[in-house]
Amino acid sequence: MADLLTQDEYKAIAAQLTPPSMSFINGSLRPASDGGTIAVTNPATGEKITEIAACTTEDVDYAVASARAAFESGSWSKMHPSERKGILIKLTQLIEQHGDELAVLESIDSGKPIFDCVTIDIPEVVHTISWHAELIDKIYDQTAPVGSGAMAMVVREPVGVVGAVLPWNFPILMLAWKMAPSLAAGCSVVLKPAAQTSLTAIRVAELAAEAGVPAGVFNVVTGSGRVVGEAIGRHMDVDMVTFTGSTVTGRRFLNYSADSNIKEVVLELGGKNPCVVLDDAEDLDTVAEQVVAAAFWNMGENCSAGSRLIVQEGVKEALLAKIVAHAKEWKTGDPLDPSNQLGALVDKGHFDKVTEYFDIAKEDGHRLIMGGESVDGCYVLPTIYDDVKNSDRLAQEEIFGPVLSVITVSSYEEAIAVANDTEYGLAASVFTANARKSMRAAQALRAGTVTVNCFGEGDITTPFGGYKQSGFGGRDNSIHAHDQFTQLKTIWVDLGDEA
Ligand SMILES: NC(=O)C1=CN([C@@H]2O[C@H](COP(=O)(O)OP(=O)(O)OC[C@H]3O[C@@H](n4cnc5c(N)ncnc54)[C@H](O)[C@@H]3O)[C@@H](O)[C@H]2O)C=CC1
Ligand code: BAL
Repeated sequence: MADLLTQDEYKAIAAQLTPPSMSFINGSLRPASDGGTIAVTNPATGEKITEIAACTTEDVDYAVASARAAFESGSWSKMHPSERKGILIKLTQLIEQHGDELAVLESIDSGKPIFDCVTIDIPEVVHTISWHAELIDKIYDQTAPVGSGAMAMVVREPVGVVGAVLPWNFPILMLAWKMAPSLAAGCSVVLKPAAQTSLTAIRVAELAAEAGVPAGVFNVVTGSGRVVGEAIGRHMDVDMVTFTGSTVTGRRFLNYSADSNIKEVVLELGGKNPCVVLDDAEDLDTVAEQVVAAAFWNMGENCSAGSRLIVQEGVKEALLAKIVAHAKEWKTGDPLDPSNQLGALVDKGHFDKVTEYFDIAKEDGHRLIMGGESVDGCYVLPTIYDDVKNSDRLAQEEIFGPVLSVITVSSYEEAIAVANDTEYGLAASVFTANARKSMRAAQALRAGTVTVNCFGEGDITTPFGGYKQSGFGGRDNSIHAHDQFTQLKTIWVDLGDEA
């Protein structure tokens, strides 16, 4: 695990930072074409950190033209694989060297706890980029079985110019999930971070240039979704969009594509993920620990958060007591204090949305077991409601905050039916000591990732993405992520008659 500094040391780093403010296009920092800016605020303190460029459609046009020119020039797309790999490995070294700076920047920008930024996000970014970099010179193309009169090669080519549109909940990690495989595949990228959390993306773009990524290959265009996101989605010269965020906005990208150049669209969207705990679950302490992590990690601002506990009645009371005990250990407070597990929500607007569910819960008659409180500075305490029916709003809507709904069931069959009764299908967990039942559940749960006797998202080697309205078109992570930034070409060679 990375070494942690003290709260005072992190505060000192924050005080010394010069937060980035401009977009990074064609190898240089640039203001918006019309000089527009968006204020960036630390959600924990309410203090303004900086202003970022509110880029325009002209800026997107310039970024896409730069990405296209770089792609066609072959400066990256045709670079020798070992050289491309070397540059991405150099980037990981620079990210590690600047690890504390990036972690602090991420924490003050997003409200995420520094503990997570230092021990999870930055190491995962390094691991993701190095894993995809290592893949570059280990993938082979194929030949098809077409007989001796011809040779048919099936080769993968980079898809071209990729638009990547990011959410605010894991800003630098989602950047790595999109940037690493697309650059490894040889594409050029125009990336739009969320307006709330753009700072680490700009710094990574600077570090990528320092590592040797040629100008125009990796561009960061900051600004609003309505302007920059939509311009990327509708652009006639963007070959593919990869998006993580809400289902509402994901749907827009499908429309943008249909209305423009039928660009490929890969969507990683919302979730209302079930943690199913059956009567025969073993080691309730560990189960409780996992349920708490599923619900409250990253303040519940997580597409795969286990926000519905579907528990069989025989184990419910014992489990709830342990869940409450574990949840009380999760301290909420200053994100720069490394002893806190929960920081601030990303901004006041989102804080208002999450805390509205406290009123909804009251109106719907749910029983508050713990939390239900907020604190100035966009803090929301870990909250658990019992007596929730799966048809209730708390169980159906993505709250994206630290709010766990408890739904009681009487049988395995009911548990699976309730778990699947959602428009989403991103992740699911099942806890049982019965191996056959666990595998039957894993087959029956309609979700892109099912974890057994644990909560998690897999790792870089396993694909991540959703069934139903949680996803479309592909997967993040693993070799499948690499493949989705390529397209297949058949090259058929007639070999003539045998000489
Ligand atoms: N699946 C996930 O990981 C995420 C889910 N969400 C969910 O979405 C809810 C709303 O959060 P938002 O920040 O509004 O998410 P969003 O999906 O609107 O934002 C994600 C990205 O899309 C961009 N965007 C927004 N509107 C756009 C448009 N019309 N055209 C093109 N791009 C656009 C944003 O600027 C941002 O970069 C959250 O409360 C949460 O429930 C939010 C972020 C991540
Ligand atoms: N948890 C990684 C993906 C996401 O929350 O958007």
